[in-house]
Amino acid sequence: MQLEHVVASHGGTDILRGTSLSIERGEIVSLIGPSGSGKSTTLRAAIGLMPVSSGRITVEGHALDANDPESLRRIRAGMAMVFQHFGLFDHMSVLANLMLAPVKAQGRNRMEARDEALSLLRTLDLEGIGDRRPTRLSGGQKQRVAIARALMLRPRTLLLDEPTSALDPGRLGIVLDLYRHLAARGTTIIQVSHNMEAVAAVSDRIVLMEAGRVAAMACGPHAADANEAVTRFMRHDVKA
Ligand SMILES: Nc1ncnc2c1ncn2[C@@H]1O[C@H](COP(=O)(O)OP(=O)(O)OP(=O)(O)O)[C@@H](O)[C@H]1O
Repeated sequence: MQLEHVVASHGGTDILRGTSLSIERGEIVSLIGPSGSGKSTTLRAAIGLMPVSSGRITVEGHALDANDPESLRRIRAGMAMVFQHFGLFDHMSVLANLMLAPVKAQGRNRMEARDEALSLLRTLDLEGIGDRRPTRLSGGQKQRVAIARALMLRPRTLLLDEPTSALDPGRLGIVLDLYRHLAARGTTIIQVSHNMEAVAAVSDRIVLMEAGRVAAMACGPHAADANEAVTRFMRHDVKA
């Protein structure tokens, strides 16, 4: 995925002010930075939820045009996003949440989708909750259901907005292992995170955003060439 000089605005205020970023297939990239620096907006722009006023976003060679339904359909066919507040359908069971898009939108076989959903729930240590409504789950369970729902789409690109904020250390380990496993098989993962432990554990690249732009990048926090600005941010030394 490529973002080239992307500008995006809300009510006349530029939120993204020339964001440029190139992400390779199978890469795990973490967007970090102060609150309000434009991390979530970058994800939203990448999936066409935030129109871009100038610049260009390209996914798998196709230019994204948020005003063109065909462009959106093509690009979203290979993507899934986990939202900060999960966006689960509370009036449906967990299994129905997981099966909805694969069966209704992708036309997948119902029994196959059900088996895949049950297997994902097991992987994410959620066995036995398939019949429950999301309202009867803990925050960490909801978050893992939201991740499972995104994975049911078999995305080539996974966009994750604070995907580990509600997880205890054990479940965090399970989820991070899953990200590594997916990336090793070619899934591109872009996560926004304030959890520096999760960032440090999985990122191929860490991107520091400041005031709607990429301010610095580092290839893993332990890399010898880790960019000074990212290192400083991780020591809580960069302000908005
Ligand atoms: N729907 C909206 N309407 C108006 N302004 C918005 C809207 N969404 C975001 N913004 C503004 O855009 C800026 C960037 O928001 P964004 O959510 O991308 O930041 P962020 O870096 O993800 O922050 P956080 O770490 O707190 O989630 C903020 O100043 C925010 O107030």
